[in-house]
Amino acid sequence: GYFGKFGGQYVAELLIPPLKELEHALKHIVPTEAFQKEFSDYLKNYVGRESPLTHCPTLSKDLGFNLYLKREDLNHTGSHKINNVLGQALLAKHMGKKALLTETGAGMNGVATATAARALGMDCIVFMGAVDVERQSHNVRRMKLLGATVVPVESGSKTLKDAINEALRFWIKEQATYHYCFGTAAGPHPFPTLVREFQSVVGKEARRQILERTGALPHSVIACVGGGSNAIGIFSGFIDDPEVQLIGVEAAGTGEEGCTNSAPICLGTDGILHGQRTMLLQDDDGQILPSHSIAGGLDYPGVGPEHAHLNDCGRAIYVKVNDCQALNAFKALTRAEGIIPALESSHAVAYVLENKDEFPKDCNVIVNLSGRGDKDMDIVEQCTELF
Ligand SMILES: Cc1ncc(COP(=O)(O)O)c(/C=N/[C@H](C(=O)O)[C@@H](O)C(C)C)c1O
Repeated sequence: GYFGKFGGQYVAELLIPPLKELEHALKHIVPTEAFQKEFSDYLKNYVGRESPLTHCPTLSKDLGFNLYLKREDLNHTGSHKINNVLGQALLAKHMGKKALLTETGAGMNGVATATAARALGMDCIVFMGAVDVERQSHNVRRMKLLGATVVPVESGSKTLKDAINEALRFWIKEQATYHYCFGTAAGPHPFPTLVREFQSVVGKEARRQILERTGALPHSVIACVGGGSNAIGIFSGFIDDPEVQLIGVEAAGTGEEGCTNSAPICLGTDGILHGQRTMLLQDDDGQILPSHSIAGGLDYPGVGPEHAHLNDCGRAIYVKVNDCQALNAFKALTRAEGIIPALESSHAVAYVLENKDEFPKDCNVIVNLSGRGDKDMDIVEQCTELF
C-alpha cells in the first residue's frame, strides 16, 4: 500500500480488520466480470457516463491554444464524487454491509454517498464539519432530502479533517454493518488505490476522446487537488504517456505570504495523518495546522499519498492558485462558455488562464471540470465586484 515512501496503513489496531476485509474485496471482487459489468451499467445508466469532452472556442481564441474540459460536472449529483461512491457502495453491498458512512467538506461527496445509498437501498450517515454545514447549506439540504443523517462535527477546526476523525471513530464501532465510503484518494491503504480504481474511468474516457477529436495526445492534463481523487482519476489515463504533462493545482488560500492555505505539496512537509504518510500542513511538533480555501472541497491540510509520490518522482508537477484567481476563472468560464464551474474546479481553470504563455501555440490542453458551481452561489455573490 505504498507509493514510493508515501501511503501505508498508520491506524489503530481496531481498524485493521475492516481495512483487511476491504483489501480482500479490492483484490477478489472488484476485478470480477460480474462486478465490472454492474459498475459500468450504473455509470452509464444512473450516473449518465460517459461525460463529454467540451471544447471552449471563446477561451481558446484568447489563449492561442485549445482548451478542453472533461465534464465531470455533468454527472448525476454534479461532480466526479459519484464515480467513487457508487463503486464503493456496490462493493459494500457485495461485502454484506447494510449501510454507508462518509465524510464531506464541500458536501458533494456527502450528496453523492447519500444518492448511492438510495440507489442501492442502504442507509447513510455523513460526518461534516460544523463550519462546512454552514457554508455549504445547499448540499446539506440535498443530503437530508435524500434521507441521509448529517452529523455536524464540532471538534477541532470543525472542517473536513475533524469530520474524517469522527468518521473513523464511528467506523471502529460500527464496522460490522457500515462501510466507510472514503470520499477521496487519501486515507489508509487500500483507500487511495480503491478510489483511484473507481475514478480511473475519467482518464480512460478522456484519453480516447482527445485522440478521437484531435488525433493526438494532449500537451497537458490539469486538475485541482483537494484529497486528490479527481486528479488521480484523470491522470491515471495518461500516466504511461510520458510526453503528457500532468499538473495538479492546489489551493493557496488568500495567497499572502504565510497565509492559511490548502497546499500541502507546495507548502507543506512529510508527515502522518488519517492513516497515511503524505505531505501535510503541520507545525514543528507534527500538530496539523488549520487549512483554508474559498473552495470547501479543497480545504484539507493533507493530500492523497500517490500525489505526494508523483511530485517526489517528478511525473507530475504541483502548483497553487489563490482564492481571487479562482474567482476570476469562475467568472471567465461562466461568461465565455456558459459553464458555471465549482470553485474547486475553477482553481484548475485559473492555472491555465494565469499561465497561458507556458502552453505552446495551438496545443491541446484538458482541464478536469470536477464539479458544477450551484453550491457556490452564496460564496460568489459575496464577491460583488465579480458580477
Ligand atoms: C466539486 C469538487 N471538486 C474537487 C474536489 C476536491 O476533491 P478531490 O477531487 O478528491 O481532490 C471536491 C471535493 N469535495 C469533497 C466533498 O465534497 O466532500 C471534499 O470536501 C473532501 C472529500 C476532500 C469537490 O467537491
